[in-house]
Amino acid sequence: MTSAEAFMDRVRSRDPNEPEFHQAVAEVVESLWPWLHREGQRYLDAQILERLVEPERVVSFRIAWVDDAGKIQVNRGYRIQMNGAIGPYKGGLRFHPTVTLSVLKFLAFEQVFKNSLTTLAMGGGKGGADFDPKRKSDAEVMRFCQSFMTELQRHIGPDTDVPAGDIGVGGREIGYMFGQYRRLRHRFDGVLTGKGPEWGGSLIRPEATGYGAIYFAQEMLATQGQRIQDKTVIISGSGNVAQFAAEKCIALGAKVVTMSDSSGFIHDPAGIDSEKLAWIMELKNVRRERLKEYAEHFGVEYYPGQRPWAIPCHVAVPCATQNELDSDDAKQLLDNHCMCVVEGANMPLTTKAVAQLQSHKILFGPGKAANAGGVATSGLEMAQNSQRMYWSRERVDGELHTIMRKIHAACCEHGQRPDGSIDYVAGANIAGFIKVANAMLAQGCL
Ligand SMILES: NC(=O)C1=CN([C@@H]2O[C@H](COP(=O)(O)OP(=O)(O)OC[C@H]3O[C@@H](n4cnc5c(N)ncnc54)[C@H](O)[C@@H]3O)[C@@H](O)[C@H]2O)C=CC1
Ligand SMILES: O=C(O)CCC(=O)C(=O)O
Repeated sequence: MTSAEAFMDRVRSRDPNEPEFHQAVAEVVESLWPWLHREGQRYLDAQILERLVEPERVVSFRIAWVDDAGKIQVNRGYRIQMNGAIGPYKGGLRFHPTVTLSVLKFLAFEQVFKNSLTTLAMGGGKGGADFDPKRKSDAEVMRFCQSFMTELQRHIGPDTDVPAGDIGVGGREIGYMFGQYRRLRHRFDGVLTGKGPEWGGSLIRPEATGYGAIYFAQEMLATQGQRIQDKTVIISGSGNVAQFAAEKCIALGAKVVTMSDSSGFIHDPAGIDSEKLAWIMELKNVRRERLKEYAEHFGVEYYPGQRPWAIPCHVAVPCATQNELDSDDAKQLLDNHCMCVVEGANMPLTTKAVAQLQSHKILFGPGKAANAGGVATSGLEMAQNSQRMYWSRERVDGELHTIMRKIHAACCEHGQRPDGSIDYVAGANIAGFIKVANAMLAQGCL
């Protein structure tokens, strides 16, 4: 292929209706292309990029289930087994009405690089369904999960493909799916991660993505002699990643002033402290209600239909969903002298927003590096399952912290600009690529 543009034209023309996938691939190709032509002729000769953008396998299936009114509902489920060169496919399941093949392919593609960065032996995969868990009863969620797993179980296994949670899939859903797998296969396997601690789950897995993102932010800030302590932090989302990113910020002495859900955001200038965060966790994880209630309960401002990026901050941590921060938002962050943006979510910044932050050389941690702590700790859960052992909180948190430091170091090694600053996007893409590409070279033409 003669140019990155020609490569992308081919990707777009093969699957024209997959904008999110194109976006994720373009970001990687843009930073890899010059490096490949400088130092990677062997990868070009072996068509590694061409193979990386083609999933090894895509499974799509019907999920029929009965709602509380006795009516049959039909959803569409998927599992993308993107690349298994360095280990069993690994990546979350997303249950959300916006799930499409394009969204899951983008997530699976990102996952290949992210899992490689963790230093652990995990290939990349992703799956999910266009099911909306909002306003569904527990019994409906259970019947849906059982139907989903009835098909998925034939494609996964502890040494084949190990799914976990993502948007709309937390401990409750993992439990229902694990139960159905066990019933159908008559085996107690480490086939899912994010399990409960009483039945094979790892301590710290629920916390790991959010904690890991803040550990990564600490490393980035340290390169400029800064600490997160006393910094004002704005966070979007109020789900798994957002909650534990907030918890770690608070523990480290930062002030978290915003959180959001798909209806709007709250701004608490005094800071969301541990008690207020516990209230949010109960609201979101137990009562499953809207964040607006926080504003009413604590007497702070609620901004319906808006995102928090105009609130002045030192550090911004988008933790909700893809493309939730656009170029206007990026400009606003820059105008407000934000010094660090760290992606808790997958691809939360649009392409233009990334380009804007990169051109100003502020600290920008891309999701495939910054939010890799979740899947890394899933890898630690797999290790514990294989050993039939449970590790302590301190041990798992220590391993997570070490992994995040190593990912940061890998980004610095491969992403240093001539002026000494770090391009974390290029660093993460190149470091993630090398391990997978070498494994593909070693394994021949597959
Ligand atoms: N759970 C995990 O371990 C990991 C999750 N991620 C990514 O982090 C992000 C959040 O995932 P989780 O916290 O696990 O999910 P979750 O389901 O626990 O929370 C999702 C949050 O995003 C908000 N949200 C969802 N769609 C939205 C939309 N269209 N507009 C505004 N807000 C929206 C929800 O209101 C909720 O607060 C996703 O991008 C996910 O792919 C990345 C790495 C690991
Ligand atoms: O822990 C896992 O396997 C899933 C994590 C995930 O989906 C992600 O990193 O985006």
